[in-house]
Amino acid sequence: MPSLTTPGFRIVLPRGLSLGGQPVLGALDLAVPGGRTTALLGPSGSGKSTLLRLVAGLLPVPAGGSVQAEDGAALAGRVAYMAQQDLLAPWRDVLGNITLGAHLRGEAPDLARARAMLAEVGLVPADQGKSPAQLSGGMRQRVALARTLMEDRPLVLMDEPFSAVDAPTRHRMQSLSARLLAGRTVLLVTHDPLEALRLADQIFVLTGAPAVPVAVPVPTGAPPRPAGDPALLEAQAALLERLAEAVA
Ligand SMILES: Nc1ncnc2c1ncn2[C@@H]1O[C@H](COP(=O)(O)OP(=O)(O)OP(=O)(O)O)[C@@H](O)[C@H]1O
Repeated sequence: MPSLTTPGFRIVLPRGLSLGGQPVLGALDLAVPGGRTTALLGPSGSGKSTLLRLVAGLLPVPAGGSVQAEDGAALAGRVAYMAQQDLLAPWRDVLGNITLGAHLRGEAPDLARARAMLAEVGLVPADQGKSPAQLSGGMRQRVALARTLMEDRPLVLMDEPFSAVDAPTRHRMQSLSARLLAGRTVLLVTHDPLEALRLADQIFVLTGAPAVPVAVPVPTGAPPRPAGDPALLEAQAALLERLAEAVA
């Protein structure tokens, strides 16, 4: 469980958001509840990563808009961001990547915690000295997840975190992250309807052009929901249809 409080946050864009002069997102007001997982789906180019980058502070909030935590405190310093590419530093070994945040801040890394995190994500001590080039895609994503958890932030943004791995590994990674991220405020971007339906407490599909988030029903039961649950498979079919309709 996170050691910090886990507020929700709200993204308000009264006039939408344009990039390079092109409207990407329409006027929206999206509430992401604290301590829960919200999944964001939508066609390629609909603005999912743009929304995450906005929350991560990597994009300026357009005039008149806001991205605010519900407790009123600044988001800066409370957000961990697991980007679409795992972005491991190729010149640092596995342990060096897990402790990259401390290194960049000029702090002494907590190596004992980093080793514990390595084990949490299912890597073995022999992996800690390997370079990213020696790892499979699944191992790289485990390292990226360990690095995200190492930061121990209450708000976690994940952009297609498990897209590079095979289906069984993805399933294991989903269960693992649901366990390790329980209680945090998670905004998860995914192209995989089943992933959203397994992991999320609420789901939005970015729909239209410029896109706006439209809520879709979520099956009952606490995440991670079993992938073979008939209700989940039925919801998956409905969500696939919604996604097809969402293409502008
Ligand atoms: N810096 C930028 N300047 C101009 N246009 C941009 C910039 N970044 C993204 N875009 C455009 O904004 C739109 C939304 O991009 P974004 O990456 O948010 O989509 P996405 O839904 O995450 O797509 P995907 O599922 O393919 O990752 C795209 O049309 C993209 O080309």
